[in-house]
Amino acid sequence: MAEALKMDPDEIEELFSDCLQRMGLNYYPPCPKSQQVIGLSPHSDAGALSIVLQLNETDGLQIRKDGKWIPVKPMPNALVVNIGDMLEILSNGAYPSIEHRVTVNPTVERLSIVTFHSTHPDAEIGPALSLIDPPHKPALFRRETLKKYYQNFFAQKLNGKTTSLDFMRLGNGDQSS
Ligand SMILES: O=C(O)CCC(=O)C(=O)O
Ligand SMILES: [Fe+2]
Repeated sequence: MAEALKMDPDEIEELFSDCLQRMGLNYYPPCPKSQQVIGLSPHSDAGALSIVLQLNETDGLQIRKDGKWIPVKPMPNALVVNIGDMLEILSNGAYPSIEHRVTVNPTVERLSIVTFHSTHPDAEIGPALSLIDPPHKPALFRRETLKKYYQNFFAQKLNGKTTSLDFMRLGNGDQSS
């Protein structure tokens, strides 16, 4: 991705050496009223990349594309790689994060394992400096410490693709990086 974006490789190396990795185990019990509940509310992940293993091959994960929810069919031994908000910010919008949700099944349980990959703990989050060249290529997001970025994320309810990005987005006329 860094190569495709023509990013300075040192910049990405510095951000992701000794990076933070968090692992989540999700259990979605069967629910007879599956149409009336949601397993996991719509959201985009806060980290850079998430790797998902749909463990017992039960349907449920869906991504939002052009306003429609598209199922991500579990495939044996296949991993799903999701782009998170941190990569959207880092790429200054070139790689948008993916909004997703999980539905529940009326009769079958569902299990998944996710690993979330972020920058190293002392990093500052913001558009890669090698991608910013105002006024032609202005920064779309501001800079913030990883700590404050996650404090904001975990203080909010999952509510579509807004949780981390709105906190970081620069308003019109405020293009400083
Ligand atoms: O259960 C899944 O397939 C995805 C879970 C997820 O999106 C998350 O934990 O952030
Ligand atoms: Fe997620």
